[in-house]
Amino acid sequence: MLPRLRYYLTTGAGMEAQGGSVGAGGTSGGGAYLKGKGETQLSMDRSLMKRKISAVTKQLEEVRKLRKQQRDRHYSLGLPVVSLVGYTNAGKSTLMNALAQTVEVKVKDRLFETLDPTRRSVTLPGGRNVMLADTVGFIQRLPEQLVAGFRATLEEVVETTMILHVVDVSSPTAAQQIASVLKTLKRLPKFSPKTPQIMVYNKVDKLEGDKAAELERSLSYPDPGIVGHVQVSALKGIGFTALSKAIEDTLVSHTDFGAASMKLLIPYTDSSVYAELKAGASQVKINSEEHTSDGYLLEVTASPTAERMLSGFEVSEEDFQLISEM
Ligand SMILES: Nc1nc2c(ncn2[C@@H]2O[C@H](COP(=O)(O)OP(=O)(O)OP(=O)(O)O)[C@@H](O)[C@H]2O)c(=O)[nH]1
Ligand SMILES: [Mg+2]
Repeated sequence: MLPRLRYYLTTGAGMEAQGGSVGAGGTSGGGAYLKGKGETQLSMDRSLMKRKISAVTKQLEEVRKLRKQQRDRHYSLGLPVVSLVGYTNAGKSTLMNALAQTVEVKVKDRLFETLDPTRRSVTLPGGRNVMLADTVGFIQRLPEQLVAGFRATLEEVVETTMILHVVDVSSPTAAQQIASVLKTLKRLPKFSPKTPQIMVYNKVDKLEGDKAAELERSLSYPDPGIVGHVQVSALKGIGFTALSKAIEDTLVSHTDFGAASMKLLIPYTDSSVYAELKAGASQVKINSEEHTSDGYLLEVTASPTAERMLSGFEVSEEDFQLISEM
């Protein structure tokens, strides 16, 4: 349904540029030269346009309702939602399909896929399940009448756990596209600028030599939400491991989503483990620490992988209290 909507949106943009105030009451309002055959044609165009706009608005409302229901269900499944946003043609849908193919898609989630192909549950290599959500590509100069409805489809971005901001780095206007997307995101009511955002520089297969590195430097944005960047090619499957890792790391270090809380006692004989955690192992966040006579007593938030690795140092709540009071 979304590509069709976009077709309407783009058509709308074109019509507006040619015709003026589409949907502003339908009066022809033109000069004398519009009288006669031309006027009939123009008012027909306008009435067609009005019908299209009302059809699109209705469809957007339906999408919004369906999404809301699905969001509620997804949240009850307890999955973090990772939204792919970006300018139109950036490669969001290609990336989402490619990611979903390389990882196992759980059978119980197939129902959602039938309902909405723009949502996929995937298991990342680190063992974490996330819900990927595709969104409609951003377009500049959207007709005013459609902006509200268009934003409605982005509503889920407001409630997203994190954002993958997909960029077509082979486009000569990549920088403007990024700026435009960041601006649109900021304008969404209730959107938190702190929502962690990974810049995904896509289509690197189209760049030659070290152009990618050069580009990356020129495209750095001082946006508070941006926590990292990864270069990928959705088409050729380049950079997926780094991307998955970036998603997992971000979920652990920038959100509270699904990360396990653990109490650890690391003996001084294993201080290299402690040193590693202190060095900022991105899959573990130290929430509190105490240097006791038995070792380092820590309360941490850990990713599923880190949780498995650290399980040998785990202590019960009771022991934690006891050691802490000694
Ligand atoms: N060379 C190359 N082409 C790509 C890559 N990723 C996507 N494309 C192409 O870019 C075009 C747009 O890809 P889509 O995935 O439809 O882009 P999108 O961001 O979903 O676009 P909208 O839905 O319009 O917002 C398609 O022709 C893709 O085949 C890539 O990594 N390399
Ligand atoms: Mg798409």
